[in-house]
Amino acid sequence: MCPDDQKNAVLGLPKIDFNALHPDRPGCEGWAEVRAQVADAVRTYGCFEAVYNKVTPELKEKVFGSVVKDMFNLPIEAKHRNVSNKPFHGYLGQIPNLSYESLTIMHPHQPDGVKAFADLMWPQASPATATFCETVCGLSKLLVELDRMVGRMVLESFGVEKHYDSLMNTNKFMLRVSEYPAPDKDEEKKKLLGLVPHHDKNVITIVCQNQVDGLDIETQDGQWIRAMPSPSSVIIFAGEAIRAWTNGRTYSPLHNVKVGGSETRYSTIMFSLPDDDFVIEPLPELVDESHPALFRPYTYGEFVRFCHFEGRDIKCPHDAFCRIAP
Ligand SMILES: O=C(O)CCC(=O)C(=O)O
Ligand SMILES: [Fe+2]
Repeated sequence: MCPDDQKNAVLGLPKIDFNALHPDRPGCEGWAEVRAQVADAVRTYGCFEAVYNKVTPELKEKVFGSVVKDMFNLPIEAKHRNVSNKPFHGYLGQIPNLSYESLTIMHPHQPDGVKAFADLMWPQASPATATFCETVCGLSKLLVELDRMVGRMVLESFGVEKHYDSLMNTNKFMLRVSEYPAPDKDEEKKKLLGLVPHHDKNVITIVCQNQVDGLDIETQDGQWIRAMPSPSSVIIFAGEAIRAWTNGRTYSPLHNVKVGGSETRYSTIMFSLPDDDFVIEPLPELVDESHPALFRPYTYGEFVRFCHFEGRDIKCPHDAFCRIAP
């Protein structure tokens, strides 16, 4: 970190530069230094800002200047075709008191995944849909690169990298594309949230936004930090699955989105997700007499259903669901 970034880290989120690393060469020059920063950030904040210049201003302009606008300009009937039988997948919108809409694309880093979404939204294929697919897939591949580097670094930092293939390489990817319209005067008065406070249930989440801030993150001592990523950086969260695997040694912060000002906020959020029947439990290497297991084993799918139903209004559904030790 340069001195300025260190200063920012005191006032805001840690800022970690991934530019020197090669995603296919774990252990390359610079890796250990970045890993130490990632380890520190996920233990302390549960999230950080990652600088990755491959996410160029041109790519972001294509994504936020045209791709997302094409998605949200679709008629509501088309958006309603983005359905899923799984909670938190598919189209979300028209939620009372939330000025928020979002659509989800499964396997967005694979040409077939993004094409399946595009075919559903725009049944008449056109050159514009080909550009859409290329752009979404291009961004998604970069976010998946970051996801895999961070996942590996977290496991390495706890000396449990032998679990990388079973815990990280088996995950699916889902891209949520969200629109948070600028509030009109009435809404402003009511101080509407764009997205309610929540913890991410999954493994790793990577948020890429247009240059309209609004994501707020709670620190362990109860202060709220506004994420203000630079044009070539993204915000990365460690989710509850990582907190469970590391037996509570990492943090998964509460966060929400508040929109103000006069510009609409757009974000793309890449989630890495275990399969529904995947059993999540503290890794045996991180449980011993002085660190008893904090969480009981659970399947990812049953936890997600709990969050959607019984755990809906609970501040920390993960602990309500599976915590066994104080
Ligand atoms: O849009 C954002 O910045 C974050 C959204 C988020 O936290 C989520 O969808 O889980
Ligand atoms: Fe989130």
